[in-house]
Amino acid sequence: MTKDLVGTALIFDLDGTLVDTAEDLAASMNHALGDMGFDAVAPNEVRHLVGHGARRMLMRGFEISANRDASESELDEALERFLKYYQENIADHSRPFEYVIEMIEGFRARGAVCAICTNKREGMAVQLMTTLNLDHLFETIVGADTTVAAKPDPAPVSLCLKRTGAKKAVFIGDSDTDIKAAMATGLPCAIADFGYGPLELAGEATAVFANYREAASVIENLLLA
Ligand SMILES: O=C(O)COP(=O)(O)O
Ligand SMILES: [Mg+2]
Repeated sequence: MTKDLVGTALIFDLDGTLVDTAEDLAASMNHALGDMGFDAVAPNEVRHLVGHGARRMLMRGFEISANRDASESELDEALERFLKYYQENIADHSRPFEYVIEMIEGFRARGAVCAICTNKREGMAVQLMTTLNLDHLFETIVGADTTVAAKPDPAPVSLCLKRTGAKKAVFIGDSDTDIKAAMATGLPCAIADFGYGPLELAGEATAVFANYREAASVIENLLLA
């Protein structure tokens, strides 16, 4: 295999892009809500609450369940209960999306490096990838608490670039937050339309793909351009 992609990087968002985590996130959120005496939120609704970190997801879940805003102390309690349960059940159902690992292995064989840039806390992201036995594929994992600000701020994306040492990179994500973060860093972005969204800015993305077989050629073209 020719190492024609040395000096390039693929920077992945995590939830909804690399791994389908919605079911475990929903179960953990509903566990916290249930413990506090509130109704569960339908897992399909929880998908769309992911992408801005656990606290924001719980805040929105609370609004749906209780039909009112959560107080700061209720949110603190929900977050504590959520994190405890999630840490113990982080990969009960979470699995990488179809063909993404094969795609990553193919790019790595050609000399590209991969990184994760997520709005999960760094510790949670590392735990998830380690539990799935996928951590060895990534040069670095940057979370919402790794740099001064979370996506859509460019800081975490810039840190991924710095740590990979790449001259050329593509950001791969599933939401407007990812599109904004990639644009703010000056990177092209390829967006998974099967992720958690929202995708109101899809028109600003460099490319939108429907599965990772399609994504592979889109990303290859962007890295070789
Ligand atoms: O909201 C989260 O917890 C993380 O979401 P992300 O991996 O899509 O950035
Ligand atoms: Mg995402």
